[in-house]
Amino acid sequence: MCVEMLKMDHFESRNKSMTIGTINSCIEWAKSHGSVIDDKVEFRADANQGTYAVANAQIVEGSVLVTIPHQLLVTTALAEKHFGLKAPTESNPNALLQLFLSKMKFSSESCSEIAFFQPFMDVLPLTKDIHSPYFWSREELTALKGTELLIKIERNLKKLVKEWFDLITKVNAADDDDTEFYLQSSSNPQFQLSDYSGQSEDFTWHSFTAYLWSAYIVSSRAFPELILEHPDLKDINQAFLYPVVDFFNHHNGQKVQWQLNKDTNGVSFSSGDQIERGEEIFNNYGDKSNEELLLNYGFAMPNNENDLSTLTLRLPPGQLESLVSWDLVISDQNLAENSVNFVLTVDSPLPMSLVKLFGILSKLTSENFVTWRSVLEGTERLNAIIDQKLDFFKDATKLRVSLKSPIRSKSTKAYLAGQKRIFQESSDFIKKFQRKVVKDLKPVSFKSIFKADKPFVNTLTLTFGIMKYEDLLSKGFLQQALLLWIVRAYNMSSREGANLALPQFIIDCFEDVKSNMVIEKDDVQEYLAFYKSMFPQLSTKIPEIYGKGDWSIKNFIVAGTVIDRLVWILPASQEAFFLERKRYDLLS
Ligand SMILES: C[S@@+](CC[C@H](N)C(=O)[O-])C[C@H]1O[C@@H](n2cnc3c(N)ncnc32)[C@H](O)[C@@H]1O
Repeated sequence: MCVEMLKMDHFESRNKSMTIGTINSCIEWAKSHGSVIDDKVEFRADANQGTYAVANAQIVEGSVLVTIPHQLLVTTALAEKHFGLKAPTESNPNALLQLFLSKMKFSSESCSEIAFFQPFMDVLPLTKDIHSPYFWSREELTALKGTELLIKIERNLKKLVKEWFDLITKVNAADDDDTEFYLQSSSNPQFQLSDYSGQSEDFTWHSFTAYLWSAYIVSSRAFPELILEHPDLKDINQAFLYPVVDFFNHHNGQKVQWQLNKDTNGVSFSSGDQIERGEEIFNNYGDKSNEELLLNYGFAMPNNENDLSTLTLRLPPGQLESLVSWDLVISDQNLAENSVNFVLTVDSPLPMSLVKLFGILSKLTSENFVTWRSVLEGTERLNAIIDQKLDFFKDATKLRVSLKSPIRSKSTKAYLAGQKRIFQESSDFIKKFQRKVVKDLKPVSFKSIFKADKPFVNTLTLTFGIMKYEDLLSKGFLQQALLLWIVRAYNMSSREGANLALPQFIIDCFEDVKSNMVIEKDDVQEYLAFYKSMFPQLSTKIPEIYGKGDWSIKNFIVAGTVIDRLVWILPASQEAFFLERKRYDLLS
């Protein structure tokens, strides 16, 4: 616990923006307490980029650039000592560290252990300079309307409010304003946290705004405590603040090393790549998607190779359990109450588990297992959802909302463009998948059947002016032609000596449906208009085909079910295929 409380003008600190002056003071503070910074590292600051570092001479790979002694690190152990409390283990392991940071930055009172870190506190960005959407106004947030990101922001903020209030209650810091804020935010569904956060710098250290700020500081600047090799580390997500090393910006793929030197108890930052004079020296925050970067770091990158999107599907209650019984493998972290998440990336824009899920959802009651037909039909339903997302992001990238700063606009555009790109990849991939299945399975093509069955085509030419397969499409006659041909095929198969090469599975399916189907009045009603438009005229006009065998309406109703069970139409070419009932056998 802090013993001697010092009266300090901490309001000065809270309003201090990062400038080259505060940065130099922080570096001086670090050096005067034993930090070692390579002379080739030059720290700079500007309004757009904040702090960053540039090499003023060539840096060879493996060079140690900065070493900071352990006593300058802001750790959970310090927070525990200050508050005389153990950090929570069951919830966010950084909650106490965050509250400590809020106090260090925003309290008007101080003590020696807090005052010690003041030069470091002075370089941390103020809420007005933070670009994470947690700090956007209600109007700015409309730029993210309809995205998973906005849902996440709302969900995370609610969680954070609870975490904050539990903690300030525990340390006896909550005042009436805090209680009022908590009650309002938890009871009023219209309550918008963005109305309260990020608008002014006038708040107490124990306010929610201060806590939101410190949560952001930890998410955007902290390092994993794993580096410090504590034998009793309770949670791998526990983090610490690392002055000076947190001045480096992020670059995807940059090789870096963070290491504890057990002899000196210093923690060093090394570059794993050679850096030329004048080049920026980067850190690597890990393989982060734009959603993660925007939310936790306040920026996003165009064409981020680590980008991803989440497709959340809400399912009727109970359906999730039945999916598992179809051997659908979905990891627990992607399952929520009555919904399931699928991660789409540029490299894997169409997870096979998603394809299978839609295959399960498209199964007919007569199908006892997931078939290739149900999977292909499922891809169309999936494609409709993906294309809807794609259209949404195509429109959203026009960004009609004006954001407070160019950094926010640029990052939002990068995020939205990234989402659009992933859904475009996903949509393209579905089509590729459909074509590949057709190529590999080689299903029976109705187009080929049609071309080969000249007498049948002639009857359609005579009566409907149809000469070729494409005419079926342009005249909207494909379904009728399929029905007529299936009944013809069945009639031919039951006639001795007919020489039409017929795929046996179609006939088997017809016979199966015919012998098991109970025809209802509604079925007759459905086919009556179509049937009357052709019969009995066809039988009298072309008796050699439509006068032989059974051309009753019942057979057309049966043929309709055969189409449901066997036919799938490739959307790109409108080519109809008969698929033999076979188990879909690609992994999950
Ligand atoms: C650990 S700090 C790095 C130093 C930072 N520039 C500063 O002013 O304190 C992380 C923050 O730097 C900024 N940043 C880091 N890498 C970036 C990048 N590649 N592009 C844009 N901003 C970046 C973001 O604001 C991020 O939250």
